Amino acid sequence: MTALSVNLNKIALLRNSRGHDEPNVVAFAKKFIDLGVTGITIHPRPDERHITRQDAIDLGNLIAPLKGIELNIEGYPSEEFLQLIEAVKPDQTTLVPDLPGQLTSDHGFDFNTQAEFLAPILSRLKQTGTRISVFLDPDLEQVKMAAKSDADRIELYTEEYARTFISADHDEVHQRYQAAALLAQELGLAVNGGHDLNLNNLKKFVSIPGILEVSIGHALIIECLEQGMNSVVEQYLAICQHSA
Ligand SMILES: CC(=O)[C@@H](O)[C@H](O)COP(=O)(O)O
Ligand SMILES: NCC(=O)COP(=O)(O)O
Repeated sequence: MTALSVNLNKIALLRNSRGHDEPNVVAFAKKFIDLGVTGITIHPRPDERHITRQDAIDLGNLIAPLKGIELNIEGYPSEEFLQLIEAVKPDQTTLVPDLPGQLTSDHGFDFNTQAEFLAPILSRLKQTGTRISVFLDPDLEQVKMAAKSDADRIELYTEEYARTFISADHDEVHQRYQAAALLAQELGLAVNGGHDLNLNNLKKFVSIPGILEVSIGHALIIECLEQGMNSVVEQYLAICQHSA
């Protein structure tokens, strides 16, 4: 079974568009958890355009005492981000190579050039007890190098998977994701996935054996607006329950 981690960035974005606290990010985390979701993801960016440092602290306080619910914090490992992780101690930290100001995540780490940069960061994060996941393209060489690092998991960057979903060359793309996921598991890395996943493309993605978690935000929030939150969460959980 694949765990669903709902990304709340877009709830915070809506909240930030007015000067007050509505919609409230913690209240939405609770609503999703009440509907059966077992993970909450946030991606605090340096400009706090959506999730703020305070949101991360508040969600940490909400989730830490809850059994079976995980907080996943994603971000570029700047000194500020590392200190936030040390303060909140989320269940999982997903490192992404995003530069400040980047519109959204658009690639995974390149271990050819960033392994040395990441090594001391991963050993520092290990001290907090957080599980470490690294954002990766579905590239076998990258998977091999990630397996030599202190990372516990990889998160496959699924933008290409989602973008090509209805195109003729999707089978080749799917094969690449599957090969990367299987190799990672063979080499001792657990596998997550995320970016642009939605109700249409998720089922096929989680047919790849062993995907432990998907983090989904942008499309899921749109689908909630279109179809209602209860129905959308129910559909996601049904798909995740029947994963390979
Ligand atoms: C790492 C990843 O794929 C997601 O965190 C995604 O980038 C969402 O971030 P934004 O909501 O800021 O686009
Ligand atoms: N890690 C991916 C994530 O948290 C959500 O990405 P998206 O669904 O907003 O594209």
